Parts: sequence; C-alpha cells; structure tokens
Amino acid sequence: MPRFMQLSDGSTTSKTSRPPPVSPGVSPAQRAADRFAVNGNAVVTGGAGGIGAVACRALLEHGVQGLAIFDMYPDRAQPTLDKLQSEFPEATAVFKRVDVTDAASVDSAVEEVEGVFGSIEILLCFAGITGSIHALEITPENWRRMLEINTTGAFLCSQAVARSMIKNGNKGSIVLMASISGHVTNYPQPHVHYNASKAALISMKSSLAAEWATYGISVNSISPGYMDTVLNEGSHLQSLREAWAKRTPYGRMGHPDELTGAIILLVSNAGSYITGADIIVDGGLTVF
Ligand SMILES: NC(=O)c1ccc[n+]([C@@H]2O[C@H](COP(=O)([O-])OP(=O)(O)OC[C@H]3O[C@@H](n4cnc5c(N)ncnc54)[C@H](O)[C@@H]3O)[C@@H](O)[C@H]2O)c1
Ligand SMILES: OC[C@@H](O)C(O)[C@H](O)CO
Repeated sequence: MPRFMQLSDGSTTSKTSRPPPVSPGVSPAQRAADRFAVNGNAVVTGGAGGIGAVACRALLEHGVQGLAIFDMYPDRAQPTLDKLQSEFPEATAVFKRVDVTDAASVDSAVEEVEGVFGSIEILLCFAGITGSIHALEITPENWRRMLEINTTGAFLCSQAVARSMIKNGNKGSIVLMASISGHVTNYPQPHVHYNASKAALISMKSSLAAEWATYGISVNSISPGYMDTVLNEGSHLQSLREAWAKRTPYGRMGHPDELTGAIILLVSNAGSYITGADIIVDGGLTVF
C-alpha cells in the first residue's frame, strides 16, 4: 500500500511534506485534483450511518482504496457498506463490530484491518452519542457513558491507529469529531456532559498533534454546528430544530455533506501543513 501520495506527474509526496512543485506537464485541472486526492486506507468510527457514512463516501470519491467502518451496529452498517461497495467497486470496504470504549476490541480490529489492507493512513473518530439531561439530574452513569464513548473512545482509537502508523513507518492523518458544543454552551437543550466530552476532544487534538508531529501524523478536529442527521431527528425535537435554525445566521441546519470539504482538506495533500487545528463548520452559529 502506498506510503506516499502518487501524483499525476509521477512524483510522490507525503501528507506532511511540502506541496508538490508546479509541474509544466500537468494540467491545472489535474493539479487541482492531485491537491485533494486522498491515498491509502482509512478507518472511520461511527461510519455505519449519519455523518460517518457521508464521510466514508467522500473518502472513496477522493481515492481511498481500503475503508474500514468501526461501529456497534451491523444492521445499520450493512446497507451503507453495500451502497459504498456498489458505487466504488474498485475499493474494498469492510465492517468491524467495535465498541470504541473497549481497548481490546479496538486493538484487535486495528490489527485485523492492518492485516487486510497492509497499512492505515487515515482515521476519522466520528463515533459519538448525545443526550439532553439537566445537570442536577445527570447520574454518574450518564456522565461516564458520555465521556467514555465520545472522548475515551476517540483516544483509544487514535492511540491504536497511531501505534500502527508509527510501527509501519507511515505518515497519516487523524480527525476527531468535536462540535460547537466544545466551544459554546448549547441552547436551549441542557447537556453539560456532551459539551464537556467535546471540549475535551478539542484539547486532546492539540496534545496529540504536538506529540505525534514528529512521526508525520497530523491530528485535527472538526466542530460542526447543528446538522440534519438522525441524532437530531424525531418529532420530539421539532421545536429544538426550529430554535437551532433560528439561532444560526444561515437560518437552517447543515447537511452532513457540508462537512466533507473540511474533512477532505484535513486528510489530503491540500492540508499538508495543518495540524492541531479545529475547523468550525456551523453556518455562523458561533460568531455571536
Ligand atoms: N448531528 C449533529 O448535529 C452533530 C453536530 C456536531 C457533532 N456531531 C458529532 O458527529 C458524530 C456523528 O454524529 P451523527 O449525527 O452522524 O450521529 P449518528 O448517531 O448518526 O452516528 C453516530 C454513530 O456512532 C456509533 N457509535 C455510538 N457509540 C459507539 C460505540 N461505543 N462504539 C462504536 N460506535 C459507536 C453509532 O452506532 C452511530 O452509527 C458524533 O460524534 C456527534 O457528536 C454531530
Ligand atoms: O452542537 C450541536 C451538536 O453537537 C449536537 O447535534 C447537539 O448538541 C445535539 O443536541
């Protein structure tokens, strides 16, 4: 599996090396495509549906060859996998039933994926849960579960994949799914545990970026605003959805596909000098 990006002019570059020199033999359109090409193999946690599944399609569109979805629910993952495999027959997409909070399950899935694909260059840590409970009513179990899945899970997956990248001498890119909830307090729904779990991810991204830069591994995060996914669906959420749209300068919730530009930037050669960054994609919600 390629350790370096193969460019259309025959040269190679790595995610963290300088951008390729402008080559006279290559058309501007091809250079533009090269800039956002994503080579290698990827693991996407929480990729069975929602934002994760949309991100999987974007990775394959941009050239990822091997894709592994780590998620809890095979019934949700199977239709996603079938669709991706039929749209991208030249790629290999696999599902691993992984609970991201279980270090042993994460380690063995990473080892298996390494065995199938040979290497892992990209990790998207998108598995997560939400939940609205007033702070006075949150139980220790509510608190621990939120932090375990959203924060500890992302750490365990990042650690396992970074160990694999370093062992194989691979450079790579890790993207953590944070949220505007890590920057500002959500309103009107109360969820201090969710907000804390996402704020911790934004901090974790900076620490990991600092520690792993030496190995050529970039670590960044994305902070979406309110996106139209099942996480935010249901008639009981209708009034909240309206309130969120109203608070957003763009006047609407975001579509998951509107996150893919930021994701591809962070894992392609276009992002070769970006590490430790958080990209807010929120229709302007956090400008106030
Ligand atoms: N939808 C939004 O508005 C929004 C905004 C900001 C951030 N986010 C974040 O984006 C991510 C994806 O959100 P989504 O809207 O697509 O939600 P989603 O519920 O559709 O997807 C989350 C996925 O994570 C998986 N998952 C949950 N616990 C897991 C575990 N222990 N192990 C493995 N997989 C597990 C679920 O099975 C699910 O497939 C989450 O981290 C969420 O916090 C969402
Ligand atoms: O901040 C927006 C999201 O993180 C999330 O969709 C919301 O907080 C769920 O209630």
